[in-house]
Amino acid sequence: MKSTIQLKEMKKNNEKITMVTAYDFPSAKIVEEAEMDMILVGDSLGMVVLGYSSTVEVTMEDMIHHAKAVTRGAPNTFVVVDMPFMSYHISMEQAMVNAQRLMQKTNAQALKLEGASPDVLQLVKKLTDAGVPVIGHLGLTPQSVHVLGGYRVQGKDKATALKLIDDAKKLEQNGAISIVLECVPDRLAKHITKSLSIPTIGIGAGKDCDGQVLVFHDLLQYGVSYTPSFVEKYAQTGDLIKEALKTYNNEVRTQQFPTESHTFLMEESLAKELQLEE
Ligand SMILES: Nc1nc(=O)c2c([nH]1)NC[C@@H]1CN(c3ccc(C(=O)N[C@@H](CCC(=O)O)C(=O)O)cc3)CN21
Ligand SMILES: CC(C)C(=O)C(=O)O
Ligand SMILES: [Mg+2]
Repeated sequence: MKSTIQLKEMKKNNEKITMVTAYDFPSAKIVEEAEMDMILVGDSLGMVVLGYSSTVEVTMEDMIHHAKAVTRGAPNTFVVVDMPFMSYHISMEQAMVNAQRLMQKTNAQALKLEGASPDVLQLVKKLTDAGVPVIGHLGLTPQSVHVLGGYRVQGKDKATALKLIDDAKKLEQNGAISIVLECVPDRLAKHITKSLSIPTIGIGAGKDCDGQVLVFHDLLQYGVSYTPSFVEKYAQTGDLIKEALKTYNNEVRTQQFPTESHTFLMEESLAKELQLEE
């Protein structure tokens, strides 16, 4: 399993860090077998596997339930769990208790928080002091969708670009081990990446971030209805699954399935004794 120190080493050595989301046991198992560096149990699970309309609906219970399955499926991969909407904003005490619950119940290696408000920065420091590795998340922060007014590229004007640069520095200063940069122009992401000693992980943030993250179901085209433009579609698994299900459906209806190889037989003598039909 990668360690926090190794991730920083990878940045120094110009080795790209690979990350993908996973939300359950089988996907985590496959991600580990594919030798990805990190897994994110993203709160995107609310939209991707629970059918919520945004990540605002995701609860602590949702995150714990799914993260537990993921760490069981990928016991040797660095797993990061998103703290869900408002679970770290009501009070410092509640934020710490929620972080404790996520770490102790899920066996994850790190937590990810959106934004860099004074409260979040203070929390990053407190968690770091408590031994919890924290990953920041800047740019498009989906938990603030109702403030941002939609899922849009961030840092496109002078003021917001400068704020992003400053927020990234502050997260590093408060102990963040890495920062996810979501939907920011590539030159801004490159500048931030060069100005930090901790690795940046980009999603829609260009090629110059220290690593890349994508949503599992997006890159595999598995049950998603809309795909952001920054996604590369590496496979059409939804189509593959649908074809297989259609074949199964048809074979049951036409009595081609099950065959003898899918069937358990009884001793002929016992069948006769019980007078069972052929
Ligand atoms: N399936 C999935 N993939 C994700 O990456 C993802 C989620 N769900 N849910 C939570 C957030 C929401 N995300 C999103 C959603 C939409 C866009 C999007 O439509 N982006 C436009 C850019 C629009 C602009 O020009 O400002 C695009 O064209 O990609 C981006 C990120 C990222 N996260
Ligand atoms: C898109 C990534 C960075 C995320 O936060 C999530 O999947 O929830
Ligand atoms: Mg998230």
